[in-house]
Amino acid sequence: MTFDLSPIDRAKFVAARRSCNFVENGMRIGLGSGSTAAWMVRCLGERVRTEGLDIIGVPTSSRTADLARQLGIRVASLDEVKWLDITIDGADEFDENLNLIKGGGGASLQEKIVATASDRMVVIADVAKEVKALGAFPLPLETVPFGWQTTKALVEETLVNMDVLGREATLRMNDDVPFVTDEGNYILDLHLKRIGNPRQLSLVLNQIPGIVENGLFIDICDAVVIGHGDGTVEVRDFNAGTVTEEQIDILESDNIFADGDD
Ligand SMILES: O=C(CO)[C@H](O)[C@H](O)COP(=O)(O)O
Repeated sequence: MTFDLSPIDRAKFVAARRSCNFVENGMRIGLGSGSTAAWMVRCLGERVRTEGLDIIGVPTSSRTADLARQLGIRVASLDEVKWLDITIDGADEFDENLNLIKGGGGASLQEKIVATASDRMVVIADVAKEVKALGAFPLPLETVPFGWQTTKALVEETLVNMDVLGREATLRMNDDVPFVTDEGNYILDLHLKRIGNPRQLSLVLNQIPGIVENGLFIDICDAVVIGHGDGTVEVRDFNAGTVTEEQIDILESDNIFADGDD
């Protein structure tokens, strides 16, 4: 079987593979969710298996927890570990200040808690996720099911006074029933088109009763690994103040990943 990736999957894979260079023996690592993060978990699992890399992973979703366990990565809860060296996760959008929209996979609440409890957050993303202004991707709001329609109306009313281009909130569905998060909540997706002031919006949304958390990550991420379809990556490290470009080779031995899907 060959490891034949589409350009977008290759971009995700090389970003994920490169991000594993941030991981050292003995680290406690927040394991993100989504397809790019799943590649990262697979690459870490491979290092655990072949190098004996000694790490503890704190997963940000039940799906990531299942994958990490299957791959032999030692898994713990955030309460067991309390603080993490690093979190590596995907994103739906990122801007030049490394502010993010996350939650396309419905896991942004756990992702935000875990990333905030980490010395560093590294985002891994294909180049299409970079935007001038956040907001084309619908902003997820984790919402308590009780009274959600009233909460939705309040959110839409609040958006009238915000610097955004769209104001519609839609309940995320899973076939014919509401999508339910790992925390038992619903998700309202906000179709804002463009967010003028992400920091202010985040603060205002979190004031509305019934909103548990929103998918804006402000001042949380400090490095991004951007993957391209030709196998190159750009690493922007805000802490180190560096930007580097590298070619990541896909090896024959990477065939072990050929069955991966997420
Ligand atoms: O925030 C997330 C899940 O809640 C994901 O990280 C985000 O949706 C990106 O996913 P993918 O890597 O599959 O494009």
